[in-house]
Amino acid sequence: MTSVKMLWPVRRESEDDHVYHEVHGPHDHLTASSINQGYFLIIATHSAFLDMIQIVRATILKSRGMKLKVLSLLILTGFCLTGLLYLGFTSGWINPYSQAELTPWLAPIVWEGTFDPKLIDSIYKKQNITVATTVFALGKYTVFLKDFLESAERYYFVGFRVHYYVFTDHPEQVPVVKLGVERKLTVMTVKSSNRWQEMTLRRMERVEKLIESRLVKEADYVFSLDVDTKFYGRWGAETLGDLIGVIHPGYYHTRREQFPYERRPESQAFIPYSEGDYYYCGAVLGGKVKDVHEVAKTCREQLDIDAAKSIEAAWQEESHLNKYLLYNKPSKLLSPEYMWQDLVPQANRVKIIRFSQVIKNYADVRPNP
Ligand SMILES: CC(=O)N[C@H]1[C@@H](OP(=O)(O)OP(=O)(O)OC[C@H]2O[C@@H](n3ccc(=O)[nH]c3=O)[C@H](O)[C@@H]2O)O[C@H](CO)[C@H](O)[C@@H]1O
Ligand SMILES: [Mn+2]
Repeated sequence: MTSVKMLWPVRRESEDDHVYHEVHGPHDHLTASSINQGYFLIIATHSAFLDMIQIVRATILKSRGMKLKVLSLLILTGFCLTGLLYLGFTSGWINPYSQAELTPWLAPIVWEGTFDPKLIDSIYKKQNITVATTVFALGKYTVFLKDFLESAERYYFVGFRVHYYVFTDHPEQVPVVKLGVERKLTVMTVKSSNRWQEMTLRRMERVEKLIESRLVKEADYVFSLDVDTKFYGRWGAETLGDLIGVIHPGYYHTRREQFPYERRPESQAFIPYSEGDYYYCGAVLGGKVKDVHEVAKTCREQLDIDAAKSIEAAWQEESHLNKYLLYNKPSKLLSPEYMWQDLVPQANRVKIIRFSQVIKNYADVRPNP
């Protein structure tokens, strides 16, 4: 199925939007800041509208010709439409989306300013944890490894015990990167595939098996991350929790009906238009080893059922992950600060970009369209 993810308009948001600590979801409730903004805009538009009517009435009364009346009406319609468009883009009341720092099931959504980095690191340091990190670089994707690893050494769980597991079909192409103390890297040689879709969705199965064979003994938390990425800012212990979901940067202010979920009931990843909390990105899968195992195993099983029916969900394992997280709510969400896209300008709400998808030429790096 060909499905196109949209690029999103960069919204202007008032600074006041950030001071509210809200307990609302993006769909079921109005938020305090958006209601204020909505009232203000309605009053402003209403008075501008009344003024316009007066001006146009005066013009119509003065003019004798039919043409001028039509022209005046057209101008009036134009103003109204522009006003509505403006409202649509700026008002959270008409275009509701979440600025929330809590989900409707009271899981925190991590944004800059919601945590104390030193304090949160010190709490987890005491627990002497190991963070396993899987990353897949098959085919030509090995080109992304150097930047990924070097930037991770600079920003990712600095001061913690991190064990990278690099899955690749080209072990000789894994770059030598100087790792910090207590950090190590294991290369896992795997067979390639001739379809990129297969490479991305097979990650679920490989993570499932790695957890069973090693991580249950070797780690406390695990993150599986896309390799065509780079860290630009801190990613630390604030991201730890039982089950983590990252809000996709393209859909954090989108209505659920517009999420690119799998919509065909034949697929195990099917989600009806009336359901959905957030659109989570497939580039990050994380949490406690046991919880991530459950996600990976379930998604692998669902992917297998689909494959037996020759159906592939719109966004492969990302669609299955979204289905899983809808019915097994994550205990913590990471804001789009934790998964941005270099291609897209920084939005006002996003104070810091910590991790981002680099720009790639799909035709150059993927084995098939
Ligand atoms: C930001 C984000 O949420 N990205 C997701 C999105 O598109 P993306 O465009 O980010 O997908 P992608 O091409 O980066 O593929 C996902 C990952 O699979 C691996 N890979 C892929 C192809 C290949 O030839 N070799 C290889 O190693 C690699 O680790 C890569 O990072 O949708 C994909 C599924 O359709 C995945 O869910 C991605 O995580
Ligand atoms: Mn990617």
